[in-house]
Amino acid sequence: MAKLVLIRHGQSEWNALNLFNGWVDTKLSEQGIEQAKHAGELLKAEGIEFDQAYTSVLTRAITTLHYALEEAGQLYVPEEKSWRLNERHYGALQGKNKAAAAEKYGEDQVHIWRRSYDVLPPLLDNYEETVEVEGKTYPAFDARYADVPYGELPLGENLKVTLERVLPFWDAKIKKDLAAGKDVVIAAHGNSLRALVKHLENISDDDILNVEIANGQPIVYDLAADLTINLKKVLK
Ligand SMILES: O=C(O)[C@@H](CO)OP(=O)(O)O
Repeated sequence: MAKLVLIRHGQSEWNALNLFNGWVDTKLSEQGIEQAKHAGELLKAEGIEFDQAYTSVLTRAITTLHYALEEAGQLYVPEEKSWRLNERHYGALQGKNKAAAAEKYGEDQVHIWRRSYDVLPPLLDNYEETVEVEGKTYPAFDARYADVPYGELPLGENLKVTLERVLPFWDAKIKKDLAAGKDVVIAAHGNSLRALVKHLENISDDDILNVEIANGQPIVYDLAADLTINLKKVLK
């Protein structure tokens, strides 16, 4: 029986400011660092010893993984990063304030953009667009995406498109590890993890609207040999 642990990164600086993050490479806030360390303490208390770790290519998920593994005494665990585990790309909403967007477009519209399965956010016009926040410029795409075939990079994603780009990595890597009995941790993002949870738990397109994943609270699945879920618990 393999264990799969999903950890959403700790609070980011832009989560604290209530800004859409998406693929913008924001850092953990002080609170986010504490949440990541606490996640590691919880995993240590749970006694899980990981064989493999996966994370995205975004700093807030990578640092969450490292703080958590260090706290759990398992910083040695092999890790692999993939853009396929990135947060969903929030298109032209990236860097915008969520409350200001709700005032401008209406609460309902913003909720649909944030939580619906198949409604796309407003898209970026091109791959060169940058995001400006408080005098700082964030590139939309940089060298870390150099190996991704040009057409595969998104200009904005809904949860459906996010799931479609997570699944090839899940099938090729993570699922194989689990099937071989390895215990796996994935440190990723609110929406890339919602996509994965939808797939794993077979949640309907409508019901996924109400699924929220908290910062830094590990979700632990005990999986059967056929990867069906025997037990799920959220550590707090
Ligand atoms: O800003 C984001 O990228 C995500 C997660 O932090 O926001 P939301 O919860 O609105 O999907």
